[in-house]
Amino acid sequence: MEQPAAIRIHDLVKRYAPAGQGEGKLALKGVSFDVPQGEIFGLLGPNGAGKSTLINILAGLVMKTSGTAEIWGFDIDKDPRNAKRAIGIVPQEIVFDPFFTPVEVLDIQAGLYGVPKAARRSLELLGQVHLSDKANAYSRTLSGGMKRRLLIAKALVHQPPVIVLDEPTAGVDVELRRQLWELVSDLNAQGVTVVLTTHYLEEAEELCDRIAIINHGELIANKPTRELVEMAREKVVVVTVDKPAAECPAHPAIIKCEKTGDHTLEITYDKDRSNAGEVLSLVQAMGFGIVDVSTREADLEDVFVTLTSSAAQAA
Ligand SMILES: Nc1ncnc2c1ncn2[C@@H]1O[C@H](COP(=O)(O)OP(=O)(O)OP(=O)(O)O)[C@@H](O)[C@H]1O
Repeated sequence: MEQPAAIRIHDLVKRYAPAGQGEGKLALKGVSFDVPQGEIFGLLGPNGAGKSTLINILAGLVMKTSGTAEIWGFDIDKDPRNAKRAIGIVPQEIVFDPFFTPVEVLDIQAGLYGVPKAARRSLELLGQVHLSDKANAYSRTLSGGMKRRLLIAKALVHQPPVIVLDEPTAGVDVELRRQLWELVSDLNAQGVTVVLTTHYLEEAEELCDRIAIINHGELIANKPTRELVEMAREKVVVVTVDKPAAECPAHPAIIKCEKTGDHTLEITYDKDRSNAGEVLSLVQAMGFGIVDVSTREADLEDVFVTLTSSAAQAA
């Protein structure tokens, strides 16, 4: 039998329509996608694209206008209890009472989910997020990074098969970001399906098996990360030549050529139609000697910019 998706969203529409203020804001315009079980799935999009709206619908915090959503096979309308039990949400903002200790925060959350005392794993969870030694400290004394890890533990108290992290590393320093990435990878290795939203393309490229991009409430890409990165057909070669570079070589595969210094040309070419060797031969054929060369592959950022700007042009 085919495995159900961890999350299945079909034709999801959300219109925020404040009373008496006309048509309101169409934040999701019929979004459909599946999050396969066992993956780390990245949801990317510029500010205001609709990511939080989508997550809040899954969390039961925002009412959708139309469409369907299932979590671990449970429809959020027909079976909201089971749908809710199948998902753990790690919000962007840090929300817990500063006067409770981490172990109390987790015990209370377990109580809210009806986890019987004997089945509570608060200390084990604190170990998982490397907070064992802070189990009995006041939450307000934790560092920002520790608080974020506690939020992740809190989302796991009912052992959901799916966890959603909304901008888990927004505003945190590089080292802490790495720690959080490791934690997310460990959870995934233990079988938890992870959905995360992020502004950091590097984060998505590093962590995610698959990436969906939403822009102005519409899904504009949903592909394995590798395929998405491969969509970047452009490659750049930066050539330093032995005399002032006055002109650029001409070739159908050359997309762009810029003089970036007296002796430097930055040549962008289509890697499906040419290669660095051919580009360099063209430069030599113009009478230049080559002093230095470096190349750069397009990355997810280039793809993201291309996709979101072409979607903006089409709109
Ligand atoms: N409660 C609300 N009432 C009216 N409009 C809203 C409400 N919440 C969000 N919106 C609008 O819906 C659109 C999508 O917002 P949303 O917060 O889902 O985007 P986002 O992709 O999560 O952005 P960000 O990365 O900034 O959090 C935006 O234009 C936003 O202004």
